[in-house]
Amino acid sequence: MAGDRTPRPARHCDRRTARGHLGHERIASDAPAAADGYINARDRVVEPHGPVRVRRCGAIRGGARARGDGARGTAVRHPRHSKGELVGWVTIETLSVSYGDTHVLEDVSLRIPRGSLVAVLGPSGCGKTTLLRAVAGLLPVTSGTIRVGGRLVTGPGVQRAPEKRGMGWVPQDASLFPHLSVGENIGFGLPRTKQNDDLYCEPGEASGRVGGLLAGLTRRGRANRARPAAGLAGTAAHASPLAAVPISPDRGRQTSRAARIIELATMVGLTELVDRAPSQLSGGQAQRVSLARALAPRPGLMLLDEPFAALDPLLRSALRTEVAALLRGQHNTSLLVTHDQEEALSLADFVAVMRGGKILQFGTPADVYERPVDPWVAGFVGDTVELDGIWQDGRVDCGLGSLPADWMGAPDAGSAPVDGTMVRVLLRPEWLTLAEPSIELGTDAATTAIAYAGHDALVSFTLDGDLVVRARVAAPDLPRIGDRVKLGVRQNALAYPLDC
Ligand SMILES: Nc1ncnc2c1ncn2[C@@H]1O[C@H](COP(=O)(O)OP(=O)(O)OP(=O)(O)O)[C@@H](O)[C@H]1O
Repeated sequence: MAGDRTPRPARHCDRRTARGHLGHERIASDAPAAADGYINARDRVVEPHGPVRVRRCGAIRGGARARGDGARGTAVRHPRHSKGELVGWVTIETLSVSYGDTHVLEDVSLRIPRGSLVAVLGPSGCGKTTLLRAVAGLLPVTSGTIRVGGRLVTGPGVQRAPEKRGMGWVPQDASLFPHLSVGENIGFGLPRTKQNDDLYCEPGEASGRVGGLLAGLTRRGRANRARPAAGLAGTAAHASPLAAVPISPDRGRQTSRAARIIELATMVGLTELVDRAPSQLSGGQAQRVSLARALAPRPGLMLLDEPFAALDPLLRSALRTEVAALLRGQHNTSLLVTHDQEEALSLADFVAVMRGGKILQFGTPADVYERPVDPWVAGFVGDTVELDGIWQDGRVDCGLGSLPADWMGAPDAGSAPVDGTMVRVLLRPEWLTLAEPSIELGTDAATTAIAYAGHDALVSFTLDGDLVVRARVAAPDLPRIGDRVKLGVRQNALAYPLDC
């Protein structure tokens, strides 16, 4: 009999920060047109968004849709084709990417509905960043297509330049221009007019005047500040080129460039810091600037490459919630890469679980957590209790008794197995319940270990035959070591083929 398994995704390592910089240098040479951030207006993608309300506050401001609406599917309904497939604003079809002889992505297909946040979740080295870079147009692909808003940006004979894809990029390490102020970093991707570089205008829009709060961002205001050493200019190569891609603002809006910078700074809670140098920011503040810089040109797709991974756990948790709310409030379509299952499950509308260059499962957070396609996905997205069992007429006989079960074999492999077939039984630790030992129903167990986590604990119980299972128990209900209990199961077990 198998015991319980609680595999954890590999934690992040320092390699990424260093690789991020190398990546940007490579990106910069791939995308020379993005180096100064300005391209022709005709190359811009018009992505209609509603006006952004400016509020003065200390934290990132998001929209009305609170966390959970999207991810739990209660408020946001994404359109589907008649066959039930999601309608993708970004559609990736059978994408393959290789580095020389190394195949990294194999037949990856993904639909990202408009206005949704999709998380790509997978262990280190599975190809998450490669997928993001391919979508951004920073890598040649071996085969497959990528469409954004119905337009082919990658495909046979087509490789639209990164700066013409209308995408914003938020890297893991912020990658701010060290010689530019916070405000100038935010406005880096916003075009300037010839007459007045403080104005962010579409052709035909009238220019305006700026003053007050915005004065520090005017040409004169900047001239009054100390200029950076000339040698630092080259560090522009470290900033994300996509962050510098100017995309069209809403036509008809006469938004000064400086006003847009203040709007973004306010949105990310940094109004007071627009004149600061990046070196004077905390890690969380730098990431907010990076986010604002990527959002400034109103990209049609935001690409976020583990943007919270370098932050401490408390800040990471707070900032990611704020960022997700902000992206939703702006109705951004976003693709977030992460190896952190909690981040993916708590932020995303949809999660794509990736392993070895393939997407194993795509679904809502609840789908991938409660109905994982195989035990590996189950273990990657959360703690599991795994047992051997025997299938018996819609139930499994296992160490926890006879449990009602759902057959999780591949859909094309036919219906449930014949009675008597050996299966792998899978449960989540929080599906187990505890009761007094005198209760008739349930399985006798002895409490043998407690891994305390404050709000709850993973408690190990030994069953007859020395089988050990772990249950998640709320802190007020914790037994003591040695206590005997009756274990029950509150929802259907999942049964997988042995070779799954
Ligand atoms: N430029 C490159 N040349 C050759 N191999 C590469 C290159 N970049 C990445 N790889 C390899 O491709 C595979 C996927 O890398 P990728 O960075 O996409 O993974 P990842 O899932 O983002 O990992 P991590 O979470 O550690 O960043 C890895 O095995 C990596 O070593």
